[in-house]
Amino acid sequence: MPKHFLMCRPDYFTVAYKINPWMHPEAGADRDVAVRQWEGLKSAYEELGHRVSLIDPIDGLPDMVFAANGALVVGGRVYGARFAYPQRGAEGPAYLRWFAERGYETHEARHVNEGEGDFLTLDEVILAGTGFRTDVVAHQEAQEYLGRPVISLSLVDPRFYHLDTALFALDGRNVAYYPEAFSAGSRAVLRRMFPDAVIATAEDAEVLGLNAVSDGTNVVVNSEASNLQLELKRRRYEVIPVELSELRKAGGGPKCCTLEIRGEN
Ligand SMILES: CN(C)C(=N)NCCC[C@H](N)C(=O)O
Repeated sequence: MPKHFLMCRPDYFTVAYKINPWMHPEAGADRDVAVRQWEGLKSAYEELGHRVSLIDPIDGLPDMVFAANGALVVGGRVYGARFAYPQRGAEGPAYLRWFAERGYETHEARHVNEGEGDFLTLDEVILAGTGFRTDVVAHQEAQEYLGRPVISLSLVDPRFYHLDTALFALDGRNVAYYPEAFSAGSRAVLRRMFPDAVIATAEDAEVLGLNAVSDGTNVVVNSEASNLQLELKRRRYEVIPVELSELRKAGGGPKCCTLEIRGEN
């Protein structure tokens, strides 16, 4: 099934502030390289037959390229993001406006949440991260608005500040994850829910290998995550490695650049 993704070209990308441990403003980042790498990701989706829509980037919002944080869209309903840090605050309304202008039903969130960065949608449930960005109360708010059960998971390592830095959906029923990013209780929940999960190594997690996008057959993954790629191939997934090293300087990977639009309006 082709998917529909929303992406934002990194025309204003830079590392201008530090709101996660990956960001080193003094080291800078090369915008041209970032754009080239991002184009490679977009092409990979299009070659797989997925549809990509674009939102215009806004000058002064260097992290807007990380579209996954802009909202959570399930069944054509859009639960808007409310960012934890003021540096990204204007992104939430910009993404919500994009959807409203296209006729989607939208909900302005009352609680801090960073969209698909912390909400991952499976067939029957939505997995939701908390600990660094998204307020656990937002899990309840999203559940009420979207009418899907939301399972809260606690993140404990600041390098893995969003759920999608530590876990991705292989399909609607199974996931890959890095256990050490989660509290003991959340690890037990994950073990119980996903006995057949792919367990990632520290090496894979440290190159944001878990920040991957799967359509159930093909997995678009950071090229440096070599153990993970081997395991995915062993399980008969088609692996599509992409190079996004420049965007990683802001703490993002393929999934961060990709907001899935589930269900059309
Ligand atoms: C995994 N996803 C969506 C992300 N992790 N997003 C990247 C956000 C990076 C940004 N500098 C920030 O710290 O918010």
